[in-house]
Formats: sequence, structure tokens, C-alpha cells
Amino acid sequence: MDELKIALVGCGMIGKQHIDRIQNRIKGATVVAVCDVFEAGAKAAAEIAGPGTKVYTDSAEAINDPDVNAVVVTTPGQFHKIPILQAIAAGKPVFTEKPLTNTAAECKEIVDAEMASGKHLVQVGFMRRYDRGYNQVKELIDDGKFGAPMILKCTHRADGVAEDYTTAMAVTDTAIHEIDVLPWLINDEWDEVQCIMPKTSSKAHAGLKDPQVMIMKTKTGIVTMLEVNVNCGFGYDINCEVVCENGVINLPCPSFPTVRFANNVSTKIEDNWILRFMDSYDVEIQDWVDHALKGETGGSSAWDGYVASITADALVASQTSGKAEKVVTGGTPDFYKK
Ligand SMILES: NC(=O)c1ccc[n+]([C@@H]2O[C@H](COP(=O)([O-])OP(=O)(O)OC[C@H]3O[C@@H](n4cnc5c(N)ncnc54)[C@H](O)[C@@H]3O)[C@@H](O)[C@H]2O)c1
Ligand SMILES: O[C@H]1[C@H](O)[C@@H](O)[C@H](O)[C@@H](O)[C@H]1O
Repeated sequence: MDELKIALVGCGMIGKQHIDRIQNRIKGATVVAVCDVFEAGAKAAAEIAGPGTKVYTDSAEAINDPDVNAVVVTTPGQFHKIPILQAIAAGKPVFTEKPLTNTAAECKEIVDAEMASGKHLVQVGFMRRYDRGYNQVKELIDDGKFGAPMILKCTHRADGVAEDYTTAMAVTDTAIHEIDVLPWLINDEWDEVQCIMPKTSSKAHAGLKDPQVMIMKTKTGIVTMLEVNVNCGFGYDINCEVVCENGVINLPCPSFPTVRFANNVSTKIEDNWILRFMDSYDVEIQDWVDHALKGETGGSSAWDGYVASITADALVASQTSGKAEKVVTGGTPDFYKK
């Protein structure tokens, strides 16, 4: 294969961004077909992709088009499973946006299908593994001079959320990023996780519990305290402080000037995830293309996506039990050992 000819399934917000990214900033890949259950949405996406782009409303037809040799899935999480399984059945590499799917049971079906195919075909879009800041923190931890990490203090704050955002989504849609990136960052695995509900913000819509505090402990005993706070009202504020034996490492954020003005010293906070992680998405998709052209996958595997969903299920259970819940994965199959 010398070029990926992609069918993109799910032409919503991030799907359209990935089309623009692939057509204009990524080497070695072109979107040749787009698919959305709403034909108007697919047609609008085809306009972004350019003349000659095929338009589908059925993912099986798009994925099995003989001109297509790779797939990008950008439907909402609860609709990821079917196009991913269709891509595996067709033997075509597939990049899916996070989460792999919304439940561990569905993720297991994907892992089983990929192992049965005998080929590594699935990469999950946990783009923080490609973020420059997280990579700089990882290099410092791996260097060893800071000693072992012991405590992680993280925030995942957003300006606000839509009315259909649920209490469980604070885990499955939002904290899922930290659930994936932190074990990668500190070379460890989750052991048990707990969700604690502080006083709910008056800005949260009816029925939504926000903020939430997630306490997550790894197998070697490192403890993470994660604040998910999606109605903070002041911007998209991602932080990660790693307290090690000999020092403290703080995640660098994209730099803005610090200004002194009107008796204040201040720095801008990014508005949203699109802007905060813009560069990471580009690096991530290019890395997927480079790997897929060699018959490989990079970044997070289907197994990583499955483990993230097992962890998310445990946190969601803790949202009602209030107790620490164990994360039980059964161990990494040889197929996924790196
Ligand atoms: N990595 C990130 O930071 C990031 C950011 C935003 C969204 N996402 C993820 O991207 C995915 C999409 O999010 P979004 O905000 O773009 O959603 P969206 O609702 O804007 O778009 C989803 C699109 O998929 C279409 N669709 C639904 N079911 C379909 C099916 N079976 N076949 C074809 N099309 C179908 C919908 O009609 C819609 O146009 C989600 O999994 C989300 O978690 C990731
Ligand atoms: O889909 C988005 C996206 O994954 C963002 O990176 C995350 O911060 C949001 O919480 C989530 O809703």
C-alpha cells in the first residue's frame, strides 16, 4: 500500500475536522469516501473533502468500496462498534475516535475480532499520547532523576456542556482521556478507582453531577486525584502535576504571553479542546497513516481502548456505590504485548 484511501464514517464536528486535516495537512492519505446516516451531513463533508468524493449513508457500503483501503470512524462512541467490526472484517486499517466504544463488553468484541483476524488493524484516538507537553513530562519521568512518581494531581475542566451530557459521561467521554494517558505516562496500570461527588455546581444542568473527583490508584501504589469540572466557565483547563520522590513536574500548557495590565498579571487559558490539542491531532493522524502504510498501528491499541473502558465501567459503578472499585483486565494477551 503506498497511499491510504480513506472512508470516513460520521461527518459531524470532529469528522469534518479530520477530513480537512487529512486533505490539507497529512501526507500519504486521502479521503475518497464519506458516510453519514444523514445524507445532507455526508454531502456537506464531501464538499470539504473535494470533488469526486463518494457519498454513502451506509457504513458497510462505504467500507467495502473497492477504492477504499482504510477507515476513520468519527461517529458518537455508542456507534463505533459496527463500523470498526466492518473494517476488521474487510481487513482494512481503522482509526477510531475515542472511546473505543462506550462499554467494555463491546470493546471485548472488537479485541476478539482483531485477534481472530491475526492483524493489528485498530488504533484509538487518544491524542494526548501525541501532545508535546505530555511527551515532555514523560521524558522527564523516564529520565529517572526525579525518582519515582507518587502522586498525580490533574484537572480536566471545560467551559460548559450540552444538555445531553450525563453524569456517566464525565467518566466515559471526559476522564477517559486521563484514564488512557496517565498509565502510559507513568508506566503503570490501574488497580482500583473511586468517584467522589462534591457539592454540585449551580451551573450544572438538572440531573448532572458536576464537578466530580476521581481517585485512581495504580498497581505500584501511585495515586491520582483528578478533578472533572465541565461547567467551570473560564475555559478549557487541562493540568497534570506529577509529584515524584526528588521533585515535581508540571505539564506545560500551550504558551501565551503573560501580561501585566491594570494591576494584574495574567495568562490566557485556551477556549476549547479543538484549540488546546490542535497540534496533537495532526501528529496523531500522521502517525496512524505512517503505521497503517506499513501494516502496523501506533498510539493506543484496541487492547488499550478495552482497558480504558474496563476502568471507566469501574468508575461509573463507583459513582453510585461510592466505594473504590477494582480494575480487572485479566492480563494483556500476547497479541498486544509490545
Ligand atoms: N479526541 C478528542 O478530543 C475528541 C473531541 C471531540 C470528539 N471526539 C470523539 O469523536 C466522536 C464524534 O464526536 P463529534 O463531537 O464529532 O460528534 P457529532 O455528533 O458532531 O458527529 C457524529 C456524526 O456521526 C453521525 N453518525 C451517527 N451514527 C452513524 C452511523 N452509524 N453511521 C454513519 N454516521 C453516523 C451523526 O449523524 C453525526 O453527523 C465521539 O466518539 C467523540 O468522543 C473526540
Ligand atoms: O469529546 C470531547 C473531547 O474528547 C475532549 O477532549 C474532552 O475534553 C471532552 O470532555 C469530550 O467531551
